[in-house]
Amino acid sequence: MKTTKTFLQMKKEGVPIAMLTAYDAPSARLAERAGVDMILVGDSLGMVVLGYNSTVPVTVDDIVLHTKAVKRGAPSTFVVADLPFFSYHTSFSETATHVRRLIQEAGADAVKLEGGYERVETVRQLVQAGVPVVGHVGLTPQSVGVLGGYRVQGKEEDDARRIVEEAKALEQAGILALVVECVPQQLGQLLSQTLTIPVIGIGAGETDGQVLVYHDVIGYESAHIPKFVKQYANVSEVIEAGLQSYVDDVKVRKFPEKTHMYMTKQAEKLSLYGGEQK
Ligand SMILES: Nc1nc(=O)c2c([nH]1)NC[C@@H]1CN(c3ccc(C(=O)N[C@@H](CCC(=O)O)C(=O)O)cc3)CN21
Ligand SMILES: CC(C)C(=O)C(=O)O
Ligand SMILES: [Mg+2]
Repeated sequence: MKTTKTFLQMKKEGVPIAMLTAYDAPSARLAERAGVDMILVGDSLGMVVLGYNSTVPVTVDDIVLHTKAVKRGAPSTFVVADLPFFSYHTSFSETATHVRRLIQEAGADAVKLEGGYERVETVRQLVQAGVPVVGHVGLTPQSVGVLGGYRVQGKEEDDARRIVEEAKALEQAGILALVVECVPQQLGQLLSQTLTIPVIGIGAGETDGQVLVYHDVIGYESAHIPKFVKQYANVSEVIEAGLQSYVDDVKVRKFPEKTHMYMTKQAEKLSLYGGEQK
């Protein structure tokens, strides 16, 4: 399995890192088979799987359940679990309880948390305790209520400068990689050049790696598609056609056919069947 060391080496050699979210065993199995370097059990789970309209309602229990499923599907892939809203903000002991569940109980290889300066101390404590941590700056969806929507971040020079300084502080605190979301291409490039650790972008231009949401990549009922998404398949179309055929067949009794049925030779002897078997 690839490790923190592998990812550092990939950055050094200029080999791009392909990261993708996944939330269940079959999708994780396909991601592993496709050669995804790193799977993220993102709290985007709340939006693309659970039907919420933000990531805020997602709980540690949700991430634990789905990380377990992903690990079963992709046992040989490095799996990062998102720490959800308000699960790492109140005290280190509460944070530690949640991180322990994701790593020990669910089998995550690392955890990811959103934020800059305000998260540096937590990152340091976790790394000192032996926990691999991924950072996340730029657009941080758990703060959607404060940010007032999903907007490009770091457009102004002072914001961009702050994000670079926060990224450096997080690197100093020991993160193994940094996710940068929804920032101008120039900032993504600058961060990749400035940091020694891999910068994994989503809507951040050409960075050391890329990450996208599974459902966006395969075109599976993701309601709002941000500009940074490239849709590589249209799975909704395939599923819809399949489901429509199933319903149609049931309605005209084309399904089930003989091959889908169980027969018994004793049928005639059993009064239960009334001797009218086909
Ligand atoms: N399906 C899905 N894909 C994602 O990438 C994703 C989620 N869900 N949920 C959690 C967060 C939320 N994300 C989002 C959501 C919306 C935009 C968006 O609409 N951005 C505007 C930018 C407008 C601007 O400021 O110029 C866009 O038009 O792309 C961006 C990131 C990324 N994450
Ligand atoms: C969009 C990625 C980076 C994420 O945090 C998620 O999927 O939750
Ligand atoms: Mg997330």
